[in-house]
Amino acid sequence: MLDCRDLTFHYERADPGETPAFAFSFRLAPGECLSVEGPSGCGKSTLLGLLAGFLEPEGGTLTWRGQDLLARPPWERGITTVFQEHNLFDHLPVWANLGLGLAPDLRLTADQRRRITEGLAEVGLAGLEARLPGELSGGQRQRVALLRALLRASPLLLLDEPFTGLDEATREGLWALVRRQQQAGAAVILVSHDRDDIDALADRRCRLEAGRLKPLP
Ligand SMILES: Nc1ncnc2c1ncn2[C@@H]1O[C@H](COP(=O)(O)OP(=O)(O)OP(=O)(O)O)[C@@H](O)[C@H]1O
Repeated sequence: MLDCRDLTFHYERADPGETPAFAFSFRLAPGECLSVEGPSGCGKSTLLGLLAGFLEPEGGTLTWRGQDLLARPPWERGITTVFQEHNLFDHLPVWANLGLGLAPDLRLTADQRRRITEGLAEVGLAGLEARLPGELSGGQRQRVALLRALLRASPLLLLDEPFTGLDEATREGLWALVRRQQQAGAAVILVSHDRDDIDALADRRCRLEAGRLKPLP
């Protein structure tokens, strides 16, 4: 269980009229997907930043399977985040961008290479291993970024509008990959405004309002 209790945070230089103090509480079981909706500026990135460890909360607790995540740096939390921006390394080809998630020194085993090749085929990018990110379309880069996250098979997956702008068939393929991670036990938080993405993946929905998460029916 991911158990987030009264995780509080405020921005030092926030506009008091516009930006509330945040206090997040929710629980998420392994294999479950929770969607988070809310208008621009309501705090969705702030929530993900606190969970991933890029922001430090002022109070509260965050545990995964009983382990205190707040005591760990981002890279030891078992969390993979896919942001709106793709965060690919522009000077590295697709296979290396994907491989870095599996082996930081890029000494890939035959099995890891096979998973990369198969994964690329699954997201409709077969044979593009050697391309640089700059030689791909925006949607193709997005697929590489999501595939990289999925290949890592982290127990916690934070998705920040990862399917925006992709065509229907591609999105369906990516939903299937996310569902497979859920079946393997991954807990997923999906930030999205898109009804189809939410209907396809979310087991529970909530809305971020006035700095709090409110369950939606
Ligand atoms: N470093 C900062 N200093 C002060 N205020 C900030 C800072 N970063 C974000 N904010 C404010 O905090 C609020 C929440 O921002 P956040 O980026 O979490 O929203 P969001 O819901 O992710 O927005 P979007 O959907 O546009 O990405 C906003 O009002 C924003 O202006």
